[in-house]
Amino acid sequence: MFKNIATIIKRNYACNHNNNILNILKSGQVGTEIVVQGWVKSMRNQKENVFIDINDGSTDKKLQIFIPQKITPYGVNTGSSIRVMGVLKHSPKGQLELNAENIDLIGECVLSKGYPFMPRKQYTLEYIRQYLQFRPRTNKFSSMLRVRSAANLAIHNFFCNEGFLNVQSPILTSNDCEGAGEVFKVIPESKEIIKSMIKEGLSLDEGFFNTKAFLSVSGQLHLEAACHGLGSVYTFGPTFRAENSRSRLHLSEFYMLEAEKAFIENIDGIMKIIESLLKSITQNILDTNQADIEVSSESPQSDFHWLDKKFNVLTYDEAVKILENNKNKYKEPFDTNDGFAKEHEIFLVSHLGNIPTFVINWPKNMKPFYMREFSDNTEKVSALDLLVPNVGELVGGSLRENSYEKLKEKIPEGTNLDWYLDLRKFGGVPTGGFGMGFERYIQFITGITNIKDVIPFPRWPHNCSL
Ligand SMILES: NC(=O)C[C@H](N)C(=O)O
Repeated sequence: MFKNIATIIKRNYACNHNNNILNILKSGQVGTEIVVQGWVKSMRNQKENVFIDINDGSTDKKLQIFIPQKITPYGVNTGSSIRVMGVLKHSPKGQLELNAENIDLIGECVLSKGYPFMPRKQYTLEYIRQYLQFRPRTNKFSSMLRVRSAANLAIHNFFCNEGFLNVQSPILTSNDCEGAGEVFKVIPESKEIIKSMIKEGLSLDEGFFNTKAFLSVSGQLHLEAACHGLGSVYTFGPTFRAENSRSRLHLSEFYMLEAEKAFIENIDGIMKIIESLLKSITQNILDTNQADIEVSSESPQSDFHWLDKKFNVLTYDEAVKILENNKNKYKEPFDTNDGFAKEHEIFLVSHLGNIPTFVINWPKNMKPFYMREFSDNTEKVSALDLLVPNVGELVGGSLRENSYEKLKEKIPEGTNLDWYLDLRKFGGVPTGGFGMGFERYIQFITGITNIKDVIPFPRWPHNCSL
């Protein structure tokens, strides 16, 4: 009988960290001696033997372990962590099974001490959200995390294949890119530093960096600087918005994928990149993680019929007409001065066959200062929103204002963006780009309703303790 890992290694078990359950099930090498480590998902005790389902996070699948009752250590139960040594066999039903020779209990999991998940019980995402520290070990949430990880990889692969360079935009910044006043301000916390700043007569707000500093709401402006030199660039990282919203689609900290391309004269070029990005990454995730999409999904079956359809394109004016002609089909009254409410966005996409829909040519007063005006209609900008089922707006983008004079006029006062204007003064080129909310994308493909359930540790008003 082997008592610990050292003995096992001596016995030449295939103790290899790549030997996770995903690889074991894929290779299916019956007769091989292996070591598996993970968490007990369920247990069935028979008179002589015990069946244990173990999962190690590498896949949604579980490996069944078969072990005689008399060598199962006391304390192994649902939720506990174990190390198992044994030989891979086919069960009488033909499924791969590990015939265990030894189990080590690594960490016990005593329900009566307050573990919030009982064996064999299904929990709602809302219940699970109360225990963020334990969420990654639940079936639904771990599947979502694998989808998220696959999406992350697919995004980098897509941009690499398209010749885009990955550039890290700063998190600390002095600009409020969107001009919406939704920034979080950053000031030092250390009493020592504050004392020395006061001594030097510096203000707490601006003294540390000689300017106010905020957590970035968007990497776009810095990405534009990188674009004027590297051509095609993207950034993918956390962004922060101090919106007082607890909606199912807003977070205070979220991941955003942003891309910028130089020498681009036409919004069609941007739409083309977005459409092929969405189709390519979604197909990639389906190829590798379809089962995880199904496990994490809240809707009975996520619908991917849009993958082989051309995305719709409407002008803002056409979208308004559709809304005005269909007033009885949605509840929230539509007013052109307020823009589209979430319900209007979702109605528009469903009205158009639930195919992702670009809305282009927006009124200037509804969009930020950096968007390019049409030369023959200065009341409209060459902007786009991409609306998708379940989520509404998923992507926002535009051609960027490349006229130095126009941009200078439009930059809000007191923003200290001379460096951004300089991009148009010295070797400026026409550029365009877009940003996609990563969590909203995960909601779109999994059908998960609440954005707090598609990020490992969600932050929203009054919630940042874990
Ligand atoms: N990069 C982008 O176009 C995204 C845009 N700055 C936004 O945050 O909505």
